[in-house]
Amino acid sequence: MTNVLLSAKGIKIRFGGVVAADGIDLDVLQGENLAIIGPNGAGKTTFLNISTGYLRPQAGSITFLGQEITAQLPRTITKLGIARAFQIPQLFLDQTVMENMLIAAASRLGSPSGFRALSALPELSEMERLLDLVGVKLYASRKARELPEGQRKLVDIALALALKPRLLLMDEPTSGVASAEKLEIMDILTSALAKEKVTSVFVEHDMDMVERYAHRVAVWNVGKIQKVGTPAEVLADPKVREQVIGI
Ligand SMILES: Nc1ncnc2c1ncn2[C@@H]1O[C@H](COP(=O)(O)OP(=O)(O)OP(=O)(O)O)[C@@H](O)[C@H]1O
Repeated sequence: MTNVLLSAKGIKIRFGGVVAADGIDLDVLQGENLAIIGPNGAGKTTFLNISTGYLRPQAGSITFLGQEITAQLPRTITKLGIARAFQIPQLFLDQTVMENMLIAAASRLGSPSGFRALSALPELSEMERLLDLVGVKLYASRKARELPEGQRKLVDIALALALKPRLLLMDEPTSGVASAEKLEIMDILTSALAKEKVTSVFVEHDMDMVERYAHRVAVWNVGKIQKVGTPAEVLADPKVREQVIGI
């Protein structure tokens, strides 16, 4: 299939007696926002860790744009086009927002003289464009620690976009954010992804977010994928409702 961006086949990993992946098969399609849902400990984050090279599976393989990435180092996988945003934004809190962006750009470009050398280059205007895209350009010269949580999440997304990914993997993009702000962040996030033509996979516990923002949903349960489908299909499934959502 030509529209498959990332393809996982037969992924297995166990930690002692805990089976965190037990034969995971999943295709992520170009341009989609795929939500991963499932109970605590089902293996959702483990899948993201394997896809980014932070964990090596004991069996199975992952290809990205047809290329084997299973045994690659995290930085190699980032260079190939997979970025990650975390539940807790990974910002340098004592650097300004723009400095954080330039550090990300420097890591993408492998700049030997560090991020300060980039501040005079066209890279600066590109980083401004990305901050503008997620609505946080006005904070560019503020230290990251001065920003409220919701704005830090948006900066974290801009940082991930600074790596110029084809695929962005996210662990609960709106966790820790007040409900009223969640929709705003997800609106900004999904429109930025669409504009930049970035595919996404996001772990989510809030079914309202899944229903509104996912094109497809994969349901994890005890290291296996229980079901894949549209949000409507998945959320209407009695087994998923009982075993995964708990209603
Ligand atoms: N590096 C590790 N070493 C040992 N056990 C691990 C490791 N990573 C994950 N596990 C275990 O594997 C299981 C799956 O963990 P994982 O974090 O992938 O679940 P999850 O579905 O993301 O859960 P949550 O929704 O709570 O974040 C858990 O029992 C966890 O304790």
